[in-house]
Amino acid sequence: ANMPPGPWEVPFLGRVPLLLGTDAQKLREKYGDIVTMRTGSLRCVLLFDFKTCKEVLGRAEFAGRPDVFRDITLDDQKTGGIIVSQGTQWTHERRFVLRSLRNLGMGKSRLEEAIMLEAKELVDDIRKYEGRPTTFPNSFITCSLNIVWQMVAGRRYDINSLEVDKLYKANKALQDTATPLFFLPMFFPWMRKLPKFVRNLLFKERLLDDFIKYRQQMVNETIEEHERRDVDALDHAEDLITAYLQGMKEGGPDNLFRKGSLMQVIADLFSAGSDTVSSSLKWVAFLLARYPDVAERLRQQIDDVVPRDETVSLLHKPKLPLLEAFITEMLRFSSLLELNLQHSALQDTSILGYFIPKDTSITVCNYSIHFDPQYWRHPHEFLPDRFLDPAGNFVAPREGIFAFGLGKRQCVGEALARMELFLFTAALVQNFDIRAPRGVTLTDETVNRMGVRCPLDKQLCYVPRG
Ligand code: HEM
Repeated sequence: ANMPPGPWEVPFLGRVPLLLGTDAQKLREKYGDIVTMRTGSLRCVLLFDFKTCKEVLGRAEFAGRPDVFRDITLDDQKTGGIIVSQGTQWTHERRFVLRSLRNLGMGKSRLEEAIMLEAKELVDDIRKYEGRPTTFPNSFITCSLNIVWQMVAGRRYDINSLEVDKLYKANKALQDTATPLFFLPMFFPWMRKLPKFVRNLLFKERLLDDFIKYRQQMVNETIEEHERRDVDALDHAEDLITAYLQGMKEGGPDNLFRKGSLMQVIADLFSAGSDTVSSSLKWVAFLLARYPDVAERLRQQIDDVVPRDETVSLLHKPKLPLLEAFITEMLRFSSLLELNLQHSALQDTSILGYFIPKDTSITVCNYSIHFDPQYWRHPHEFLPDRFLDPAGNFVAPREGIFAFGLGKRQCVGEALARMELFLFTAALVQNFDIRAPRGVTLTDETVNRMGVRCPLDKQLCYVPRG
C-alpha cells in the first residue's frame, strides 16, 4: 500500500529487468518522477529527478546493496568487498580503500607521473596502426587498468599483455552475449537448480563461469605473490594489498580485515577502475571523430598552451578550459552507467511521501538526469561550450550531473578517474587526428554492455599528427 505508481506486472513473475535508460525514461513519462516495478521477488523503485536522487542517496538508510549482487562474490562469507557489500564490512572497506588511495597518491604528483607514462605507452601503441581503420584499441583497457593496478598490487602490465587480453576476451564474450535472460537467475534463485546444460543454453552461464574463473585466478595469484613477501618488512604505503595484509596480521578476534573480503575488494577495484575509464576513452575517441570541429578547437587550444614536444600535465589545466568542458560534456552525454548501481533500503522508510519497505532496491536513472531539459538546453546535442562562460572559462556544473553518483556511496575513484581522463584525452588530441574511415558516417548509436553504455564498436582512423 502507498508505494509509488508503476506499470502492470505478470503475477509472481513481475517484469523483465530494465537495462536501458531510454526504457526507464519511458516509464517516467507515463508514471512520473518516482516509479515502482518488480522482477521476481525484487521490488525496485526508480528515481529520475536530480534533486530527489541527491537527497535520497545522501540518506544512510539507502546505503545498502541488493542481495542479488552477492551471487558472484569471491568472498566465501558473501559479505565482503566494497561495491557489493553493505553494513559494517562495507564501512570498513570503503574507509580503508579511500585512505589507501589517498596515501598512494590519488590527486598527487606521483600519480600524475604514472598516468603520463601510461599515456605515452598508449600513444606509442596506437601509432602502430599508422592511421588505418581500427576498432577501439585494447590498450585503452591496459592503460586504465595499469593506474589502478599500480595502487592496488604495485605492478603494471605490458601494454599488449596476454594476461589482460585473456580477461578482456572473457569479459567481451560475456558482454557480447548477455541478454536480459542472463540476469534472470539473480531475480529467480530457483532457476539455479535447473540442469547445468539448460542454464548454459538459457543464461550463457558457462561464459560467466569462465570470466569468474579468470578473475579469481588473477586475484589469487596476486595475493599469493604478496604473501610470499615479508609484509612486516614492507612499507605500509607500498600498495593497497600490502596494507590490507598488514591489517590482517595486526587485528584481534573482531578484525574486519579478512582474506575473503580482500579478494572481493581487489576484484571490485579491478573492474570499477578499468572498465569505466577505458569505456570513457572509447567515448572520447568516438566524440573526437564525430565532432571534428570540436576536435580542431581542442587541438588549437592545446597547441597554443603546450609546445608540441612537451606532454600536457595537470599544471596546464587552468589554461585548457575547453578540454575540461569536453570531458564534462562527455561524462554527461555518454551516461556511462545509464542506470546507477542499485542501492537498497536498509529499513522501512519513505520517499516523497510514498512508503518504501525494507530491502526495496533503489535505482537512480542517470540517463534521465543527464538528458533532463530542466537542467540542459538541447540535451541530445553534444555541446562542450555549455560549460564555458562568455570569457571562455570552465564552469563546473552544480546540478544535473550524476556520472559518479552522489551521497554515501559516491564513486571512490572519482578524483583518480578525472586525472586519468584529463591526461589521456590530452594525449589523444595532441598526438592524433581521429577520424571516421573514408565513406563512413558516424551516428550516435549506442550499445549497452552489461550496464555500461558505449558507442557501437566502430572502426576509427587514428592518424598520427606530423
Ligand atoms: C569514468 C570513470 C568512472 C565512472 C563514470 C564511475 C562511476 C561510478 C558510479 C556511478 C558509481 C556508483 C555510485 C553509487 O552506488 O551510487 C561508482 C562506484 C564505485 N566506483 Fe567508480 N567510476 C569511475 C571510475 C572509478 C575508478 C577509477 C575507480 C577505482 C578506484 C572506481 C571505484 C569505484 C568503487 C569502489 C565504487 C563503489 C563505491 C561503494 O559502493 O561504496 N571508479 N563509480
